[in-house]
Parts: sequence; structure tokens; C-alpha cells
Amino acid sequence: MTNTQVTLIQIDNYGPWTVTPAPRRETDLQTLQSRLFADLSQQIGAHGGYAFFTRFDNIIAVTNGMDVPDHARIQESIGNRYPVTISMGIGLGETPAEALVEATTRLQEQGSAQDQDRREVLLGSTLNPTERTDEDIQIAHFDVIDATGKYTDQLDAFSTFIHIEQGYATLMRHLHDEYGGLAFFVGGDNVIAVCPELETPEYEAIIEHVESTANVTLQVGVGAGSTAHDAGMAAKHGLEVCREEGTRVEGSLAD
Ligand SMILES: Nc1nc2c(ncn2[C@@H]2O[C@H](COP(=O)(O)OP(=O)(O)OP(=O)(O)O)[C@@H](O)[C@H]2O)c(=O)[nH]1
Repeated sequence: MTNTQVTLIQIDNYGPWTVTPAPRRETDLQTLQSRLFADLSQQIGAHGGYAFFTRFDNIIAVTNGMDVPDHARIQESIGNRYPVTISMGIGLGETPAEALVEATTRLQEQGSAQDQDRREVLLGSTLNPTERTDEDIQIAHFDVIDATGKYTDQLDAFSTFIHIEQGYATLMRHLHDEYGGLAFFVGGDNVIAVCPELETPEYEAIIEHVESTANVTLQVGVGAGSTAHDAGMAAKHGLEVCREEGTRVEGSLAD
């Protein structure tokens, strides 16, 4: 059984801030958002967690191994260095989707994302260190087979982008709705998914669904661990085996 700890990070009252006292330059907003994501990725990564940029004003992180004071230090540091503050809701669940629902509810109960008075909320409970196991997180690292040869070197860049995004859109919805997994585009042709405990036939069915729906062919490396980093590294090694052996699903799986 997986036991994923998910943190939802939300920029406080960001919508109004982007237009106060007048609309701010778009490139400044893009710079702020990408720097904030880089900062959170580095700080959460230093604890073995993974952060995903998602919508930039809402960032989703897998934070197994981090306690509430670890979160508080990051929140304080962002508040000291940026013109915006962040709120954090932490959730636990048997599936990553369930954990995210709990994390989201923690913030929503304190008020709207655009509530002037809801600032630097930090709520939720973290995993008991004595109950952590090497199976707490399962990460699936998906990659489009030969994206360079089929798309990048053949089509114009926007047509390639549409193919990759269509594959991602199909995968993210299917994994979430059918299995309670959370899939995130991480660049190039790569998608990293935080999954419940799935096995080879399920990954084969997922790949088949994306191929028949979006005409994009995927391979996947799967790894388990007590932190996102450990599970994610094992998944990357699984993907290397796919590339070497020409297989579609590899990694720490039951069969
Ligand atoms: N975030 C992230 N991006 C990656 C990773 N590996 C590759 N990429 C991205 O994916 C792009 C394509 O690289 P590959 O996936 O190795 O190329 P490919 O042509 O699909 O070849 P195969 O994966 O071997 O089928 C690169 O330009 C990177 O942008 C990874 O581990 N993480």
C-alpha cells in the first residue's frame, strides 16, 4: 500500500496582486512565477521531495520525509524574499489523488485563494516517521518513445508540442480518474506520475489507452521509495532499461 504525503502550495491573493494598482508586466509575472517554482523545487528537493509547477500559482509537491516545521521554514523564507506569500495545505491518502483532496480542503476551509485575510496558512499533518516504509511512494516516469525521431526532428516545433501535450492530457485524466494517480508534465516529452500501487498489466493498459486515444506511444519506468527522490531515481533507472531492452514497462513491479 502506498502512503503519499502531498502538499498544495498556493500563492496568497495572487490574482488581485497581478493587477494592483494596475496590471503588471506579463514578463515580470512569468519571471516571478518561474523563480518561485525554482526556489520551491530546490528547497523541497533538498528534503527528498518533488515539486511540480502545475499552474504556477498552485504548485503540488510530494513531501514524504518533511514535517510541519520543514514546511514552515520554507514558507517563512519565501515570505521574506518575495513580494507575495504562500499558503500550504498538507494531506495524506492511500492514493495521491486522495492526499491532494485533503491538502486542498485544508486551504479551502480557511478561505478563498483570493481572500485578503487568508495569508501564510500552514495546516495538515505529516506522516509519522516511525511508520514510514520503502513502499510509501510509487513514481512512474513516462516518456514518449523516440520523440526526437518521430516529432522533434520531423515536424515544426508547435506541431510537436501539440502531439506531446495531447498525450499528456490523455494520460493525466486517465490516471487520475481510473487510478487516483497524479501526472505532471516535466519538460521535453517526459511526464512524472505519482501513483498508487499499480502493476505491469495496469501500466500496459494505461499506455494502450494513451496510444489508442492520442496516438502517442509511451514507455514507463516505475520505482518505489520512502521519498519522491528515491522512488523517482528508481523510475529513471527503469526507463533506461526500457530504452536498452526495447520494452514498455520496467522497474520495481510485482511481475
Ligand atoms: N524533466 C526531464 N526531462 C527529460 C528527461 N529525460 C529526457 N528529458 C526531456 O525529453 C527530451 C527528449 O529526450 P529523450 O526522451 O531521451 O528522447 P527520445 O527521442 O524520446 O528518445 P527515447 O526516450 O530513447 O525514446 C529531452 O530533450 C529532454 O527535454 C528526464 O529525466 N527528466
